[in-house]
Amino acid sequence: MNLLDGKKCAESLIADIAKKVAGYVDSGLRKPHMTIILVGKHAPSESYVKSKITTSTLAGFDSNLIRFPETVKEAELLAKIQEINEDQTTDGVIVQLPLPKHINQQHIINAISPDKDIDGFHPTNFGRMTLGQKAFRPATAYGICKLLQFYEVPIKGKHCVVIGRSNIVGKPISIMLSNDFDIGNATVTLTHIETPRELLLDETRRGDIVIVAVGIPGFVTEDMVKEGVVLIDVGINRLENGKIVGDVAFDQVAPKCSWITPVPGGVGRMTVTALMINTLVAYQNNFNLA
Ligand SMILES: Nc1nc(=O)c2c([nH]1)NC[C@@H]1CN(c3ccc(C(=O)N[C@@H](CCC(=O)O)C(=O)O)cc3)C=[N+]21
Repeated sequence: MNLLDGKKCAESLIADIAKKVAGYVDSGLRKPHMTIILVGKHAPSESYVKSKITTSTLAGFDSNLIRFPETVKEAELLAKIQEINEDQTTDGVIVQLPLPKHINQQHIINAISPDKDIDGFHPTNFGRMTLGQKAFRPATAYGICKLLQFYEVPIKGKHCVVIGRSNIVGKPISIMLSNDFDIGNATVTLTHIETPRELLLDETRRGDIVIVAVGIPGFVTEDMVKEGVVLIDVGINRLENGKIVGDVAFDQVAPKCSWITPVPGGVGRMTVTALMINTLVAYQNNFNLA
């Protein structure tokens, strides 16, 4: 069993970014700048945002955090996004999800300029990603690809089984791995909540690579995967005792895996890293730097 160490990979990729940024700053340019919008007080979001800000500093970026109360009106958020879209001193914007129920998430995402959409959630970027055009790719899916690449895990020709069809993870990673460019060329099965249990098991038991993003602790058990599987655990579940676990029963499943991601220290770290890669690209686009 080998660990797909998201912390180690992240540190290496962030160091590469920091080196490039230092070069740009030496040549007289301003630093890349990331803006985060956070609505309300949601404990996990506070922790994710902290992680993004800390990492952006390590990458050599400037950042600012804009907070709104839980009761903010959709129109106020839209106005702020418009202002950021037009602000030449910021390269990328993240509206931390989830948003309160009274706000239409899609309205907010659609309002972000595709050029500043470092989350890769805007329909323009999602469409471009799907079609194989230049695009900001959804950060978690992109981070998983970067992690597999870093450890030189073969993807081409493999059977990949994705569990969960969310717009932010399951759907984009399925598309990216099945595409005929980048890291793709896998054969992908996308399973979800309506997949009958027997069919799910048939698929996961023969999958070379299994990616799980369902948000249920212990969802993937030892009997569900084959010997030598590559297992990517996207889950982040907070137990009552405060411990963070993924969607995989790690202790029983890990011995069967050729590669497995830990939680924490796996995909979560790579999500943040992918956001930094996207921010750097947004900045390079702004200044016409190759
Ligand atoms: N607009 C938007 N963009 C996002 O990228 C976004 C979002 N909304 N909403 C929630 C998810 C989740 N997410 C994570 C960020 C950091 C860690 C992370 O740093 N995890 C560490 C530590 C986890 C901890 O200790 O809390 C780890 O897994 O090792 C994980 C997950 C970004 N998301």
